[in-house]
This record gives sequence, C-alpha cells and structure tokens, in this order.
Amino acid sequence: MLKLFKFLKPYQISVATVLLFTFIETLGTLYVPTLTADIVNNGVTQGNIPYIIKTGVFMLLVAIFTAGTAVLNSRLSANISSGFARDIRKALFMKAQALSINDFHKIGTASMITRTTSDVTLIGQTTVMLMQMLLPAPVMAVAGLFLAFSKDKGIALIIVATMLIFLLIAALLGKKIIPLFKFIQIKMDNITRILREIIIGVRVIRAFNRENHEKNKIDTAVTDYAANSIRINKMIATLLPVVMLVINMGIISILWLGGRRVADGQMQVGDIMALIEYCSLILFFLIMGTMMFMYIPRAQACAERIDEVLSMTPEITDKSSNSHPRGDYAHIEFRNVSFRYSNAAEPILSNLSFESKSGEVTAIIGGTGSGKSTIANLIPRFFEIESGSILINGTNIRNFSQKELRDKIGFVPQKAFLFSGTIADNIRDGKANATQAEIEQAAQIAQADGFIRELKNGYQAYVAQGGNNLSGGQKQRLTIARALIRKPEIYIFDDSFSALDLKTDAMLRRALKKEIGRATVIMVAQRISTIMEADRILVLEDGIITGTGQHQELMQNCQVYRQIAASQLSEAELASS
Ligand SMILES: Nc1ncnc2c1ncn2[C@@H]1O[C@H](COP(=O)(O)OP(=O)(O)OP(=O)(O)O)[C@@H](O)[C@H]1O
Repeated sequence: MLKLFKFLKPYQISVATVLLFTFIETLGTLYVPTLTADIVNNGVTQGNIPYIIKTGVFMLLVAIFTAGTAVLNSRLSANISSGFARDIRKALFMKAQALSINDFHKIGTASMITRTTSDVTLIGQTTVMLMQMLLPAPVMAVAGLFLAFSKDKGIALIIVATMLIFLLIAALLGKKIIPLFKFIQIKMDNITRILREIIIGVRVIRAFNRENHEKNKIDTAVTDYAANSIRINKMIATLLPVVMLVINMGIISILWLGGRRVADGQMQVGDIMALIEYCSLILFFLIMGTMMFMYIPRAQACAERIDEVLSMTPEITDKSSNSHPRGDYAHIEFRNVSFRYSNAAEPILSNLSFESKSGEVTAIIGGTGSGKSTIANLIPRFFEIESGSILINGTNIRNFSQKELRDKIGFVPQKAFLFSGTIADNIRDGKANATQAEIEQAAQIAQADGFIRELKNGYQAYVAQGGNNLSGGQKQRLTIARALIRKPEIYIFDDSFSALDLKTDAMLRRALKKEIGRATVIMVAQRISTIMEADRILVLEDGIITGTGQHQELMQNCQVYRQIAASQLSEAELASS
C-alpha cells in the first residue's frame, strides 16, 4: 500500500493540513471535558454564576472551533480521497492501454474491472479513514492519559488497564477477521466475472434456456460473498457489546475509586466527570483505530492487486526512437516466422515465409484453427513472434513505434465490434478528423451507405453497446468503413466478409479494388468465392503454408485448396475454374 502513497504527492499540502486539523480536533475534543470539570469544580459547587457563564461561553467557542476544523477536515479528506482514487484509476487505465493482449489475459478482464473500480475506491476510502480515524487514536491516547495522570494516578491506571483489555480483545478478534477481509475482493472478482459473462452472453443463455443454471452460478457467488461478509459483521457485532462492557466496567471502577477520593476530600466531583470522559474518548478513538487495523489488510490486498498491474512491464514495447512517417504503400514480408501463444505447448505458426506486395491482394485460406487470424494479428504486433521477422518495406516491425505501425493499418477484426454512439462516430473512430463526406464515401465503398440511409436518423442513428442493435452483416460493413476511412498503407480483413451475402461480398470487393491503389491487402477468408480473384492465395494448414499462387494454379497444384474448393463450389464453377 505504501507504494501507492506516491499518488498522494500532489496532495501533500492538503494531507499536512488534514493531519494538523486532526491534531487540533483531537485536542479540542479533550479540552471540552477539562472545561466541564472546571465549571463543576469552580462554578457549580461554589455557586459562582459569572464563572459558569464565562467558562461556558469559552467552552462553546472551543466546541465551535473544534466542529469547524472537523467540517474542514472532512471536506479536505473527501477531496484527497477522490483525487487520489482518480489518479490511480488514470494510471491503471494508461497501463492497461500499454499492455499487450497476452499481458491483459494474465490479469483477466473481470479482475481488471474490479481493480479499477472497487479496489481503487476502497484504497481511497481507507487512506482518508487512516488519516481521520487511525492517526488521532495515539494522539488521543497520549494526550488523554497525560491529562488523566495529571488529575489522579490511580484512576489513570484504571484507564490504562481498560485500554489493555480492549486491545487484547481486538487483537484476538482481528486474527480471525483479517483473513476474511482479504478474501472479500477475490470473491468480488468472481461476482464481476460471472455477471459480465451473463450480460454479454444473455442471448445464448436464453436460446439454450440456461437461465436457471446461470442464476445458480450467480446465486452461489453472491451467497459466498454474503456468507463472508456476514461472518465479518457477526464478529464485529460481537466486538461492540464486549467493548461497551469493558468501557462500562472502566467507568464503574473510576466512579468507585473517584467516589472514595471525593469522600476523602482528595478530589473534586468535576474531576470524576472529566476522567470518565477521558476514558470514554480514549476508548472510542481506540475502537475506531482498531477497526481501521482490520480494514487495512483488505486495502493492502487491493493495493497489491493494483500494484501488480502498475508494475507490469508490457511484453511489447517501443524500441526505436527513429520516426517512420506514413507513406502510401507497403510491402509486407514474413521471414521464417514462428509463433506460439504464451500458454500453448506447440507453436501455432512454424517457419512461415511469404510476401505481400504493394497494390496486391494476398488472401489466406485454410481450415479452422489453421492460424489465419494469428497471422493477421501479428502484423499490427498484437502478439510478439518467437523467431524470424516481419518486415514492412524492409524495416522490422519491431523498429516502428506501435502507434506508427498501427497508423499504417486499417484492421477489420474477425468479430465485428462497435462502440456505443452514432454510426458516424463509429466510422470516425478510423480517422478522428474525418469529414461527413469522407464518412459517407467510406460507407459507400463498404456497401453500408444504403442501409444507413434507411435508418431513422441515418448517419446519426444510435449504435447500442457492442453494436447489438445491428445485424452481423451491417456491423461488418461498418467495421470495414471504419478501416477504409483511414486510407491506410495496409488493409487487413480478418474473415471480414463472412456475414455478407454473396452479392454484397462481390460488390464490396469490386469497390475495394478501385480504392486500394498502392496499399497492400491481407484478406483472411473461409469462402473461396471471396478470394478467387486475389493476386496471391496462401493455403494454410496447421500453421504451415501448403500452397501459394492464384486460384487456377492452386486448383491444379494444391490438393488442400482443391478439397476446399470442391466443398464450396458447384460442379459448373469447378469446371470453369
Ligand atoms: N489467445 C490464444 N491463446 C491460445 N491459443 C490461441 C489463442 N488464440 C487462438 N489460439 C489457437 O491458435 C490456433 C489458431 O487460431 P486462429 O484464430 O489463428 O485460427 P484461424 O485459422 O483464424 O481459425 P478460424 O478460421 O476458425 O477463425 C487455434 O488452435 C486456436 O485454438
């Protein structure tokens, strides 16, 4: 947790002010019973009304001043807490942006959400509670005991004994509660993960009537969380009456010994009142401080989870500071590339070599799981290759900054993903300063203009989260338009035409051909008809290229390609190819 305190640096002055105010507030709180004793001893028992009024007014001023510092303290603390939490969240977000997909998988999406939301909130709250509740406890104890000893040593020792009994009980209970607090965040992660899956997969759940199964899953997770919380609350609930008993025993002892002292004429009545008040205040602040000690392990667990993300070294970093400005063409070369996913035993691609020339369409076809999407994902450097090199215009992609590299690419992912907002906003994600004319032109080439204009608000029509209010084909066309608007040097279509009907597929490819110019196109596809006209087709089988050439060459030379064609084309189409 100490590591995260560096985020408090911008709030140094505020933190110092809170500490000072807390100190003043604590002393002010202790001064009030001292004044009460004074009023009773020198005013009430003597019948000295002017003294009562004078000291009473002074006491009122002390109380108002103490309350004022408390209000200011709360406001400052709230500001520190929210600013501190905001800064940690920003840092987490920036880190998440820098992490590779592999790095991200190590943490998990649900855990990343919990860490950025509830973990940070808890750290912010705990830090402020630490300043307001834990730090005043020793000040109160030392100052309170000092005042108590100055009034009566014997009674002060009763207060010390009461404190020790309380601390013993708190230590015994803390030993049981602290591990439970640590578990709470892990259980919260579990709830977030299940909820996220249920929300995203709601259609599948309904389609397969899995509502009860999912309900049971979330019930179990929530019940588990609740059981943990109930156990904690039960223990805290036990602590409070026991502590009250200890305090009351302390007060009774003070009254007993104080009464005898008053009877012997060694002490005044007001002093008993002050001593009881000191005892109550010390114990009250100790209770609050102890509660904090129980929260600290939970905050500590959260801090460790946050620090784990913040201290991660991204797997993919920018090495070169040389700049590689955007051009208008790209020549891609895979040279003996081998790649394996971090959790996989076997490589997915082995010694893969191919070239994709400027102005040409290179298509990749092959069975499912053969590694087509993996190749598409390696060009923007979403993953790091194991050996070999990927070159763009002769430069290793590792020598580009990730931003420069990705600026060159118009990427259309296999799973069409849109953001909530308007249709125009989504296309503009490809080029932030795109004009309406550019947006419409990109949509026309992507064969999306027609359906967009039929929507009630056209380009301003609302796209729901993930594009859930659009059809699969509509979403695909918008993701294509988003890539086209960049006018990139490299187009990567990862099975991006699969949801289009054959006619739209053909029209889109025809429009694309005119648009591409000197750019390079990598087109992953399952359908032969989509790639038949490509300048070069790579046939992939288990991460190895088993055939390269144009459609007709492959029909003659490549058995795997012939088998794919035979399974998709009609007799007439096969005969004519
Ligand atoms: N993140 C990942 N971690 C581990 N293995 C993965 C990961 N992504 C893909 N794989 C594995 O890599 C292999 C190749 O996957 P890839 O997505 O490249 O295949 P593909 O040819 O595009 O398949 P499809 O046509 O079904 O989309 C598969 O066996 C897959 O299980």
